[in-house]
Amino acid sequence: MSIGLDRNALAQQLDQLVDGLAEQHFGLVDNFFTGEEVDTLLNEFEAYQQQDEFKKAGIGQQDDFQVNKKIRGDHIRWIEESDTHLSFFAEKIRTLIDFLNQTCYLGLKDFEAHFAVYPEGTFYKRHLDQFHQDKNRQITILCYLNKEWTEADGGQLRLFFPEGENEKTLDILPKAGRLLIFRSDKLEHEVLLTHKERYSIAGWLLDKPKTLSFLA
Ligand SMILES: O=C(O)CCC(=O)C(=O)O
Ligand SMILES: [Fe+2]
Repeated sequence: MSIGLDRNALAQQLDQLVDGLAEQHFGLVDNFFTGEEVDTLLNEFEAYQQQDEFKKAGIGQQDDFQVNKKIRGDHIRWIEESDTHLSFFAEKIRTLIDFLNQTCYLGLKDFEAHFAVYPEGTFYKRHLDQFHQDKNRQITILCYLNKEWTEADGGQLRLFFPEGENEKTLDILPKAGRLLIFRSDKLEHEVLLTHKERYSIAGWLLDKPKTLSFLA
């Protein structure tokens, strides 16, 4: 019974995400991850931090890769198939992939994702997520894990929308359980200066399986 109800709630959230993507270039739902799931993700986060598994995030790929704290200040830890505690996360993201493929004919094959922590006083300057040479990243997904986050804490995700000669912006708080999706090749965004340690999972839905990304 409760699984039936959960499925129904998930179906509604998936509809809401796709409607948003179609109508306003991004989809947002709250409570995509339950309080319990957020706690599990935060526990894993803490365990990886204790094991010193986080690395300073860089920009660019392979030969182009560089760490530049004037551009981004987060530390990341990639999620791997062997992270069995996180199989519920992978399962939900695969449900999202199947739904996007059925409703938007996207032909998504896989995803990659990493935990990210932005220490107090860090940010990520305006950028697009798709690389120039590699179009594998199609859809960006952001899962936020911060309980009791307010405007005063900063760290909003700012989205930029072109409007003729001008542009419009929208700021989104990184609240626990919230999921945001948008086109990785289209929507420029930045993480504003955070005044508190900020936790999230950033991921990308891919055009080709990860293992075939050398074909790009
Ligand atoms: O955490 C966020 O809100 C956005 C992170 C981001 O833009 C990225 O990792 O590419
Ligand atoms: Fe990004």
